[in-house]
Formats: sequence, structure tokens, C-alpha cells
Amino acid sequence: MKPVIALTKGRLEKQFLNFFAGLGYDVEALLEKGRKLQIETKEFSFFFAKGVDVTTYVENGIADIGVVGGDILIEHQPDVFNLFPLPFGHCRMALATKIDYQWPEQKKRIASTFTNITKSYFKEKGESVDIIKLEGSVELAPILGLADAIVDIVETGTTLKENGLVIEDEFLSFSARLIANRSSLKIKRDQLVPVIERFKEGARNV
Ligand SMILES: Nc1ncnc2c1ncn2[C@@H]1O[C@H](COP(=O)(O)OP(=O)(O)OP(=O)(O)O)[C@@H](O)[C@H]1O
Ligand SMILES: O=P(O)(O)OC[C@H]1O[C@H](OP(=O)(O)OP(=O)(O)O)[C@H](O)[C@@H]1O
Repeated sequence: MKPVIALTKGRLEKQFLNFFAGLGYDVEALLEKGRKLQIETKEFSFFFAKGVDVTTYVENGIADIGVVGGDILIEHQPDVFNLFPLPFGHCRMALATKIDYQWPEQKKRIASTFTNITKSYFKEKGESVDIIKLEGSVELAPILGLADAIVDIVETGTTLKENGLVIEDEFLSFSARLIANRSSLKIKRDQLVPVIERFKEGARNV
């Protein structure tokens, strides 16, 4: 059976394709995928899913390897081999709030999609906060008064800037990562090792 690769769709997809083409693999079928979620090439079976679902598929052995943001691995702690960083998908995690914001005396309310990362960030600071889980457009929360601040991904800083928010603290940086299913690495070792080595070499040469 061909190696099965789970790819995070959306932002990381195009960057992965550039990287993968640079390794010398044929990417034509991937470029022409349209709305299809599964693509077969001569060498691999690919499928596309949201980042956190990529970890679920890899953890359960449906995919042998996966490409996922480092933020997802830290937030969800899946039981997979976290192999190595890939040279794309760079971003940071930041605490941000409104310009000149007067913090309240009482417990702070922090909005984030990354509730576990937020929890450990404030735990390390010894501060107790209320965390409000949001699924997107997190920058709205301080503007609309739902929260005092946000913990979110920053890449260029444009979203913060255009919404009148500023970084209070930056505390983690990420890139995309290659992950693998623990048993696949043993059972399909002969097939997977050359692929993983090629990825590693490509990541090193950037
Ligand atoms: N500016 C950015 N915003 C969000 N994620 C980024 C950014 N830059 C790089 N990344 C990385 O890309 C990964 C996927 O981001 P993407 O925005 O496509 O996923 P998502 O936020 O789960 O998708 P959606 O917006 O469809 O809910 C993230 O997990 C992160 O590692
Ligand atoms: O620093 P920047 O380059 O502006 O990128 C950061 C923004 O991108 C992400 O949102 P996304 O576009 O994924 O939308 P979402 O809010 O729906 O998650 C992230 O949550 C920030 O809002």
C-alpha cells in the first residue's frame, strides 16, 4: 500500500505544494484537485483536512504521515511522532489587546481559539483568568467588549493593526511540522523512511 499523507487544507496547502514540488515530486494532480478531498498519485494517497483533524487521522493510523501547524500540536497534544519542522507556515502566538487599554482590577477575560495554550501561559505567570473560547475572528472580542485581550496567531500583524490591537507579549513561535503515526513508522518503515528522509533533507536545504 502507498503511504497515506494527510495535509492541512487552507493556508498550509499552497506552501506545502511549493515545498513538495521542490523535493522533485510530481504535484500536477495536487494542483488540479479542485474541491476533491482525496488525491491519488503514483507514489502517495493524499487527503486534505482541517489541522486538528489531520492529527486525529494520523493518531488513528488512517494516515501514515501528516503536515500540521505546530500550534495545533501544542494545543491538542496528539499521540503522534512529532518528527521535525518544515520550512513554511511560520507564525507566532501573542497576547494582544486594544491600544492604551486600561486593564480591569478584576479577573481578566481572555478570548482565544487556543484555550489550552492560553491556560498554560497564564498558569506560568501565576495569574488566574477567565478564558472564552472562540472559533475565529478572535480580534473582535476586545473591540466588542467580550474580552479584555486575546491570545491568537500572528503572522504579518496586519489583522491586529487593522483592528486597532497591539501585541502585549509574544511567547511561542511555530512552523508547519511533519508528524507520523507511531505504528506506521514500524510497520511501513521501508516505505516511509525514504520519504521522511527526503522531506528532512528538503527542510534542511531551505
Ligand atoms: N496568519 C496565520 N493565521 C493562522 N494560521 C497561520 C497563519 N500563518 C500560518 N499559520 C499556520 O497555518 C495553519 C492553518 O491555518 P488556517 O488559517 O488555514 O487554519 P484554520 O485557522 O484552522 O482554518 P480556518 O480559518 O479555515 O478555520 C495554522 O495551524 C498555523 O500553524
Ligand atoms: O498576522 P496576520 O498575518 O494578520 O494573521 C493573523 C490572523 O490570521 C488568522 O486568522 P484567519 O485568517 O485564519 O481567520 P480566523 O480568524 O477565522 O481564524 C489568525 O487567527 C489571525 O486573525
